[in-house]
Amino acid sequence: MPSCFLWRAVSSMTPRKKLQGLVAATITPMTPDGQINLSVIHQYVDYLVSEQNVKNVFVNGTTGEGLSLNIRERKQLAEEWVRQGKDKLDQVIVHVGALSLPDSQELARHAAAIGASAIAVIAPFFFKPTNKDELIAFLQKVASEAPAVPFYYYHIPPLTGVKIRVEELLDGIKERIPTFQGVKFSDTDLLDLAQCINKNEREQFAFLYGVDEQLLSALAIGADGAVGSTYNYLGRKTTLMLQAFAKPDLALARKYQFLTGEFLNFVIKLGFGVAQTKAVMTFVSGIPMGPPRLPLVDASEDFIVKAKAKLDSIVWPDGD
Ligand SMILES: CC(=O)N[C@H](C=O)[C@@H](O)[C@H](O)[C@H](O)CO
Ligand SMILES: CC(=O)C(=O)O
Repeated sequence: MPSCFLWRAVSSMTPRKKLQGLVAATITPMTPDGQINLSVIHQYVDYLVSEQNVKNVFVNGTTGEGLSLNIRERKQLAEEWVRQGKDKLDQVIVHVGALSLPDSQELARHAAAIGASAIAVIAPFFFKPTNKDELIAFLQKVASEAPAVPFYYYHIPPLTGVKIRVEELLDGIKERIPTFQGVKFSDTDLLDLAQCINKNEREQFAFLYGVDEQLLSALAIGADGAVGSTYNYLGRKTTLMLQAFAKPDLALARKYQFLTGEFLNFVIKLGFGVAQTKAVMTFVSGIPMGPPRLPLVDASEDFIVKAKAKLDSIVWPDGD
């Protein structure tokens, strides 16, 4: 029916639903022998919703070791998150970036077929795009495989080494990628973020910040929300920070940022990455996240003891 086509065309260019609140960058649970462990995702979804008040997830990203998984594993994880999240989560965003364009396209088609809320793609990071046009060309080839699915660029220069500024990338991007919906911005360059937001006053792009320890600064500059690893276990506290910021009660918002920062500052000094995130989530939630996949190696017992003691020692403003 023509009206149905029209609806599809329009829906491909507008957000299905405005993303609200925090997005947890999901961990990929693994068994002790290093296989992905789909069996705990049901429990993981319930934990995020009921204990952390987090209703959006970003699957197979950095925290999910997405680039260390094979295509089959990535599809299985995406399917399980969509299945378990049905009627419980608001949005399941699936990261489909890969070094190989056909792999990335296959994952994009798969994400569309299973009903993911959105897809995201990082810049290829072995052979790298050297300018904005090369990067957009790559992103466009992936996005066009899922023409009805909102698309986010995942900017994470500390890991990809691709430092093309987002502010530049945005120029004309909607013409090239009609599904373009926003950016997951995981960089400390707040001038770049500010320029993006300033440029897009009229447009409906969402800027989701990804450096959890300085989210409050990004909110001040106008970020719409946040995607991060710490919202797995500090989601409730960070939501209280968002509420304080919205009120606005900046003193209270700062207090929350200082305290989450105190924990992160402590663990970063000990050495903090995905392996350590898995360990922290395991002791906080009680859900076994298992070991990371090589080249990452398990967090040490010493790290776990110290991180737990630190987290337990924090006195939160809400008395928890
Ligand atoms: C590099 C990395 O993993 N960044 C995560 C997401 O972008 C963050 O959530 C950090 O884990 C967090 O900000 C702690 O440094
Ligand atoms: C932090 C984040 O968004 C990721 O793990 O991809």
